[in-house]
Amino acid sequence: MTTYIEVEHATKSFRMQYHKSLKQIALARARGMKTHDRFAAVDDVSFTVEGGESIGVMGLNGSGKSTLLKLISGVMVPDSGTVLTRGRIAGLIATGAGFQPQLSGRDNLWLNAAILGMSEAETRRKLDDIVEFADLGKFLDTPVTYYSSGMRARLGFAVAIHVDSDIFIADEALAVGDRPFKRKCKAKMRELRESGTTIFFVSHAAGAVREMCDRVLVLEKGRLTYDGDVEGGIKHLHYDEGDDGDDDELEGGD
Ligand SMILES: Nc1ncnc2c1ncn2[C@@H]1O[C@H](COP(=O)(O)OP(=O)(O)OP(=O)(O)O)[C@@H](O)[C@H]1O
Repeated sequence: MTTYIEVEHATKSFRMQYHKSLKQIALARARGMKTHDRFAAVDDVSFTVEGGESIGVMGLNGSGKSTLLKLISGVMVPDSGTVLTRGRIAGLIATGAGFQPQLSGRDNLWLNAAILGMSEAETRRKLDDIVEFADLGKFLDTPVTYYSSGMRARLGFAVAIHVDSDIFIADEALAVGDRPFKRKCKAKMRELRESGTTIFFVSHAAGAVREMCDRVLVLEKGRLTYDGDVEGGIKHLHYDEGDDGDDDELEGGD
């Protein structure tokens, strides 16, 4: 087995500003109050991932999942510790990240493909498949600024999933897609998994994680509190208790 991701004691902190205006800051300082704080969104996290593993990243809102994926994809660098990856990484972290709102969907498709490392020839070869997958109809030639969040996710995901990557990252983007689109994404991600691509999948949906993943990482307030099999991870989060039936991410009737 080859190690594809090695995260060692990675920490990423952000500054939390309590006041907006200079006046408020000056007043707070005069009163001896704190004007800002730092907190670790990812706190001393370590794990390794072998090629072909499919990892579900779970945790409550704000627990650091997206930040961790940004460290893995290289969008952010850790303040301390190391994050090493092997091969090409593709995926969608924030819906429509990297889109130029004034450009059409088609132009953004080319731009996004280039950002993800696809050559012009590769993009040309895959263009029809990407367009078909996004299924935006005439909106493909409309500026992205008029797109709904679901439409942005469709375009971004369509490009990302067609990159020949070693590591594929899927964050919340899938949560905004409609049911037929999620079904299509699920099938495509299954194909990637079968072809040996390492997958990182952020989800709050226990059912989807059960279906797509063979290992779960749980983050709590930035710390990795669980790393193991899927059932154990879901139990750790108590996500199965008091289920309100809203667990259909990527699932449904196919
Ligand atoms: N660029 C940033 N600047 C300041 N704080 C940030 C930044 N990015 C994230 N945070 C903060 O870091 C914490 C972790 O955020 P993150 O988006 O990683 O959580 P998450 O687990 O993905 O949450 P969710 O499930 O809601 O998507 C949050 O408190 C968030 O407000």
